[in-house]
Amino acid sequence: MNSIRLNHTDVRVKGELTVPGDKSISHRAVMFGSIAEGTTVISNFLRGDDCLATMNCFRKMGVKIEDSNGDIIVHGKGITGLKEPKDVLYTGNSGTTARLLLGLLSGLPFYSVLNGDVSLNNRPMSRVTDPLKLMGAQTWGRENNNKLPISIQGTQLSAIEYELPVASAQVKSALILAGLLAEGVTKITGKIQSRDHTEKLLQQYGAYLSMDDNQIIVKGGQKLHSANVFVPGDISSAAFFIALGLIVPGAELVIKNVGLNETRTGILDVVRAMGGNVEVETIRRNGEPFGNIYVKYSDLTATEISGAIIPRLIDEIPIIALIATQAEGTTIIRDATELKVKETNRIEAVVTELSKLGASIEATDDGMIIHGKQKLKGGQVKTHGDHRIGMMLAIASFICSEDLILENADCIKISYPNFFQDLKSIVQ
Ligand SMILES: O=C(O)C1=C[C@@H](OP(=O)(O)O)[C@@H](O)[C@H](O)C1
Ligand SMILES: C=C(OP(=O)(O)O)C(=O)O
Repeated sequence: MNSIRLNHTDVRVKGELTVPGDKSISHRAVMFGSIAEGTTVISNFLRGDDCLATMNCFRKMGVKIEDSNGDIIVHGKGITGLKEPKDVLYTGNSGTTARLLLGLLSGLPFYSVLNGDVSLNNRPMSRVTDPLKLMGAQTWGRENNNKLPISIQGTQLSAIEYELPVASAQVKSALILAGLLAEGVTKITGKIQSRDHTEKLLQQYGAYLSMDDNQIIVKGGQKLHSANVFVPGDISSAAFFIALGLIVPGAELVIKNVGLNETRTGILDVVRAMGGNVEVETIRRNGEPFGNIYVKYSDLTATEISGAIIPRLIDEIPIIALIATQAEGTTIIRDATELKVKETNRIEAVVTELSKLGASIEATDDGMIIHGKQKLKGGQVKTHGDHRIGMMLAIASFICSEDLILENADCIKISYPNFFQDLKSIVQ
């Protein structure tokens, strides 16, 4: 798919859809299943490029993983049963794969090399390699251990107490995995308030973690047992349809079986604060909760987004920016410098591409300022190879007065392979 022409003027948006499985949970279900003892069955696994990269890395370390009748079956090797890979482990575009693997591989007794695509090889890794070094890890990477490719000589790690300087679930998870393999008790404090899928899922695989609002404690030398994991729909994918429902006049949508983990639902709080008509019906409350989301077209007003809510909606900021173009008043997003180190610099990409469509939007050092309500006109825009920028722009086409031409839309399959089919299913 090179470039696609989208025109959705005068269409009706109505219906029901189910978004694919959560990306963060899918990665972790395969990783933890691989290092557990016994057979793990994962249903509703996301077959996006990022999670397929994780699956391939574990296959290269000797784990048998089958795709059977819609489920993924992982034949776990036990925590120390992985084998030295004979080839480079290719982590593609996926920060989650690379950073969590750094934590795990540092503590396993073999040599491995991680490499990614052009985007991932530009993203910072020292946020993980620095604390791992304090645990005794041996890693060698470009730019002083900060960039892939990174090679790892696994070794016996020692537990540390570490204060997280950045609210990153990937760093937190890498240290929890390293902590499971380390000698002693690892204590993680500081900015631990980020998505908690690692903590929740590891417990489902039989690990014991002690946690409260201020710290996570992991005892080394624990074994994991296999689990049956149902992966709820990804709220980060549902976000594009929540936006569509809110901004297209007359729209009405039901998005089914969406993950509602509190550490991920910041977008629901934000759109409600903007006056969005969004209702949630919870189906499961324990473990990883999920439910149905009902959205209707709404008159929206601007809001301010900053502070503790940012990690709860970090991946949704591009689509929230589009929603804000359709809200009366000035929306301000602050404290979001992390956006600069995602698949692309998302502050720059959002501002550049939405400006081309006629939005009134400015970049700031740590976020953006969006003036609404603004009509969008259409034009030629780019994904920057970033799946979330691509889907945001595809949704923008519904409120453009002319054609929108989207270049390089192929990257959308990183997190949502059937995005355009699902979109078509609710357009009349
Ligand atoms: O742990 C995870 O699954 C993720 C954590 C977040 O990244 P950071 O840990 O860099 O904040 C998020 O942006 C990414 O899409 C997935
Ligand atoms: C940032 C993302 O993923 P990752 O860090 O795993 O590449 C994302 O999916 O928006």
